[in-house]
Amino acid sequence: MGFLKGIADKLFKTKQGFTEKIHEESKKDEPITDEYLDFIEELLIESDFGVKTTMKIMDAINEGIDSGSIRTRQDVEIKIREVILSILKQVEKPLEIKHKKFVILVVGINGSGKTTTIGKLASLNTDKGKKVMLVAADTFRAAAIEQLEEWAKRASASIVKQNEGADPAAVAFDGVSSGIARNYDVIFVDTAGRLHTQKNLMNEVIKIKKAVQKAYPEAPHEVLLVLDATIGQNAINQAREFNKALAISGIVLTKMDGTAKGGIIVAISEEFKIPIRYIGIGESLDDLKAFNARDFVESVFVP
Ligand SMILES: Nc1nc2c(ncn2[C@@H]2O[C@H](COP(=O)(O)OP(=O)(O)OP(=O)(O)O)[C@@H](O)[C@H]2O)c(=O)[nH]1
Repeated sequence: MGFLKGIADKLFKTKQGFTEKIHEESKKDEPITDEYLDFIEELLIESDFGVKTTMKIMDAINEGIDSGSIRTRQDVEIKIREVILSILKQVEKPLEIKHKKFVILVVGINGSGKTTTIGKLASLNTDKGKKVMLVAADTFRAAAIEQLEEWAKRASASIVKQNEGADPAAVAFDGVSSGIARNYDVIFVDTAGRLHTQKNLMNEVIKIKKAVQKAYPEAPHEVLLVLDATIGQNAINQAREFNKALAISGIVLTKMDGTAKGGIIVAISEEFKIPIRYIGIGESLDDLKAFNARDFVESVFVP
């Protein structure tokens, strides 16, 4: 219960902006009118569910009305919750670090939360007694390397780095080779933020992935895309382009605490069916939670 409340408190913006509004309208003892259905549809769009997922939810409501299984507004609210849970259940596949020498390549646009997420994950793993290495393949900015060093210190992890401006693919190759040779349990490769529309930078990250594969042919075991939940539908375009370039195996949706439009998680899940591994709900170490569909739904919906 405490765990759930912890998440719910952080997701209060989505609760206020979306589910509480539905609840207020749905608890009224009034019939299901076209205006009421329009209100629901608009709220779904406003909450970043996207057109496709909004239509899926509205279709399920309309089918329920036609078949007689939905008679009241409360039934509508229950149906919305059911459809959202079934979509999110499909992407609830926690990241399992099943063996040693597990290599995780972390990608995403600038400021999405890659380095913070690596820091939090490094800590989670060193806490379990695992030997963790961080590879600073974000060589664009000296500050990025320093930031990763800070996290390495905090998490008691090792770091492999070179100077600012070094070839990121070479850093990735050296770092992963060294981590494998020294038998590390988990190796995280941090990459510079890049827009999915920047062709040369997307080619560069493809090169980084190839360098990781060259260093250890079965790696990367996970290509983690870090997405900022506050940027709305643009996250869908980012996921599409990064997935095309790198075959993303897992997503971390950060800053879920900072948005009233939590529907984006449902839109991404429905569109790509890529596992959501974690959600970020704040800046501190324990603000990264393994994604659980039921916990999420129970946290944002009014009981
Ligand atoms: N509120 C909130 N802030 C977050 C979360 N995750 C990351 N941040 C903040 O987002 C900002 C950017 O995070 P970084 O980890 O530096 O992002 P990055 O993707 O490594 O950035 P670049 O190196 O510029 O590509 C920092 O201020 C983080 O503290 C989250 O879940 N919630």
